[in-house]
Parts: sequence; structure tokens; C-alpha cells
Amino acid sequence: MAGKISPSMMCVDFRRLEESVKALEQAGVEYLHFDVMDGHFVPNFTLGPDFIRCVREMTSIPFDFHLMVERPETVLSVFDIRAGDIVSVHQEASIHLQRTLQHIRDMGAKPSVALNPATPIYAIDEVLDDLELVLVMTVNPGFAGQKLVPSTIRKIAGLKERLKANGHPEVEIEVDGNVSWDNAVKMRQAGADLFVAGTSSVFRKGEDIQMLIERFRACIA
Ligand SMILES: O=C(CO)[C@@H](O)[C@H](O)COP(=O)(O)O
Repeated sequence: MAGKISPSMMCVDFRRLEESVKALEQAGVEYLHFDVMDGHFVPNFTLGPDFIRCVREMTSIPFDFHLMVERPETVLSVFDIRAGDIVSVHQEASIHLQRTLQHIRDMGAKPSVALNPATPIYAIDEVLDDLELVLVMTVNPGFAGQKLVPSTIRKIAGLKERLKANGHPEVEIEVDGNVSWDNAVKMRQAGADLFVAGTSSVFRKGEDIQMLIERFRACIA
């Protein structure tokens, strides 16, 4: 199966939001990625529930929530999370991770654990039965426009092997951070399935989104 695309909506041109959402819809992207930041887990604030609800009125594309917040279980009810969405919570921010993943599943969404570059893949060994994806951060979370942490390519390959060895080959790997054309090829070769496309690929100023998506798909076939 070819790789899937989840454009990072924090990188959209907000002056042309609806036009951009329609272009992404036309281009057939599989998800829309929403980076939610609380200013505590990461030193930045971004997309809130009102913005996300507004985009929900524009499209039927499933949403891919990336909760970069302390104690993510406390905010799940604040967002309009629906069946078919992905919800990624950070292992580093979750005291009761297994319970939180079960809660996400009970909401009908796909539970996912996000790992910062320095967090080892064995940190999620005890919840492999409770998740459908692992979000490998390929930059340190908090800001768009950063450069890839090179060791994360090896980490993707190691995670792919570990999932197979533990009887969970069905768990998908999502990658987020400086997913450029060149990096996407390496990430795909390492085993990534879902690609968060941001400033280094799909949201490039003045360039046609649909053309950029087509070019991106060639990198992750
Ligand atoms: O949100 C983050 C990191 O927390 C970014 O990775 C965006 O999701 C995508 O931005 P680029 O890295 O593609 O510029």
C-alpha cells in the first residue's frame, strides 16, 4: 500500500484557509493534521477547538489530532473528535497512557502515541495492544520549519522491526517534522506509512497545493 498524506494545518495560509482545504480535498489527501500546543508541553500555542471546528465545517476529510499538551486526557472532550479520526498523545505527557488510549478508542477514533526524538521506542512496549499508530517526531515538537533530527530515520526502521517482532505489523508509523521530498523518501524506505506534510513539501509559498501533493505522492509510493 502506498504512503498516505496528512497535511499540517498549522502551516496553511490562514488568509486562504477554505480555498486551501478544498484544494487538499481535491488532491485526495487522507487526513488533515492538527497540531494542538498548550505552551507547557511545548513552548508554543497553536490550533484550538474553535479553529478545528471551523475546518470541520469545510470538509469531510478525517482529522489527525496531534496533542502536544500536558495531561492530554483532560482535553479530549474539548475537541470534536469523531469516528475515523486519529488522536496522537505524547508518551512523555501521559501519566495513565493505557487508560487514555482506551478512552480514545471508546470515542471511535484511532489511538496513537507520539514519541519525541529522544524517547526510545521501547517506551511504548506495554501499550502495543492499545494503539493503531505510532507518531515518530522527526523534529523536536513545537514549531514548523525545523530541521530533521537525523537519528530518527534509524528510529523509524527500528520501530518497524520492533512492531513486527512483537506481533503488531498492523500498527502504522506516522512521521512529523521536516518531511521534505528527500526526507520523505528516506522515511518511506525506513517503514513510514503516514506523512505529515508541512512547510518543506506541501505548504510552499506561492506554489500550487495540488501539484505539490502529486509530487509528494511520487516520493512515498
Ligand atoms: O508541528 C510540528 C512540530 O511540532 C511541525 O513538524 C509541523 O507539523 C510540520 O511543519 P514542518 O516541519 O513540515 O515545517
